[in-house]
Amino acid sequence: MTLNHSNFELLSNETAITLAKKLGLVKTDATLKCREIGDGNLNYVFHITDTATKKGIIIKQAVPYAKVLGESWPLTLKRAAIEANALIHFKSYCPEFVPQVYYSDEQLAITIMEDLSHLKIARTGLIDGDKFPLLSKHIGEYVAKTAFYTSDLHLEPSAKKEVARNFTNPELCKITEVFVFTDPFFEELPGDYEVELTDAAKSIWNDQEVILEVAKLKQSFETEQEALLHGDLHTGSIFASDTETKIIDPEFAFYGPVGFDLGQYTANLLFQAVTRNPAGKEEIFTHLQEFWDTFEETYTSLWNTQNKSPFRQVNGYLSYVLTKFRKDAYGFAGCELIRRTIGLSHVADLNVIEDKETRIAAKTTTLKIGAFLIKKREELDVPAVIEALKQHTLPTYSTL
Ligand SMILES: Nc1ncnc2c1ncn2[C@@H]1O[C@H](COP(=O)(O)OP(=O)(O)O)[C@@H](O)[C@H]1O
Ligand SMILES: CSC[C@H]1O[C@H](OP(=O)(O)O)[C@H](O)[C@@H]1O
Repeated sequence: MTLNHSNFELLSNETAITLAKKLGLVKTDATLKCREIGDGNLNYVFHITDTATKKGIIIKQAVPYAKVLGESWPLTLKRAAIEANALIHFKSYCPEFVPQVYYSDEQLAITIMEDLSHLKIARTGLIDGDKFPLLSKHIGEYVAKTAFYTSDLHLEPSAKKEVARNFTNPELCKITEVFVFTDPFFEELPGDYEVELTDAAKSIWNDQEVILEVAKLKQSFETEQEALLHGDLHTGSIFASDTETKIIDPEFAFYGPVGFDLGQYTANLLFQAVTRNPAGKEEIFTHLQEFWDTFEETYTSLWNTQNKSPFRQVNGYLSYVLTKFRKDAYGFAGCELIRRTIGLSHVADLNVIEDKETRIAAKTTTLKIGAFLIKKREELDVPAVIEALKQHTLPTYSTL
């Protein structure tokens, strides 16, 4: 369906409050404050709070272009409906890990949802040294459940295809195809890196083995329809505390290879593993192990109890599936490490390092680890990745 942009109007703090009142989501006689708090690349986020009760709601609004790139990169407003539908879908499988959607409007491109301001964005928390003891177990459980319940193992194949049709998301997938899988791997295509990283970047561009493996990974992203993915599962898309975890921002949701969600989260933990001092690294290694253990345990348990495939008990089938997820995941993680280092969309984990020499050393490491994961993905597990990280990391650390 094509959306009619003539009905679209970007909210202001004032019109956001008016809308919330009109929808009965806040008391009409309350004293309300509204602030635009969006710090992501694509959308606006309005935070409305009742000054007496301190209770809040969030209104997220898409604009007909990518906010960070401006009107030169038109982008479908349909992403707001995809996000709202994905939140509702994922919440049905993992209620504890997904915010409540109160209202959505496809023409206005808005999603009104639960205010999670009592939590902290996981990326910010990890940079600050927060421990988030349950975070990676929760994410492992979330990925296992969403991957299993939306796959052909649980849904009737025709029902799955219908869901997949509703989550066809070509424009957002294109962003990933360009920003994650293409531009960072060719010298002549757009990129963003410090001049001191040129040699390290060239060693990626000139490594034909890396380029061939990235071509295969991109093909897998473009063609496989294993499960409904979040599609952008980095630590900036996760709210956390010591006890709670909520996954937000699934506007990139589509049917794709499960390893993509696994790999995005893995890579974003690895940014921390690279930049931290030895004690801090150990905390991240624990996160990595807990993430993968919980994912595999939860997926295995779902397989054993709820798998509708007639092949479910065939010896070696589960192990084949888990091994495929793992190989894909490390390859995708490698692409994410490289694109966040020399591509157009960076991560604070690396960019907050003030000392230039330390920052360049950290970025050189993420490029090397990225290439390593892409090339060696068939042979890896968490201990092997930790070992590689210890060998490749240059001995300079951020202040943590
Ligand atoms: N439900 C929420 N509760 C509180 N803050 C939120 C919520 N959703 C988004 N935010 C804030 O808005 C920021 C941007 O949201 P996000 O969904 O990541 O936007 P984008 O799609 O532009 O990346 C988040 O980093 C967070 O600070
Ligand atoms: C021009 S979009 C680049 C980048 O931004 C998205 O992240 P987010 O919406 O969470 O800020 C996504 O990772 C895209 O690849």
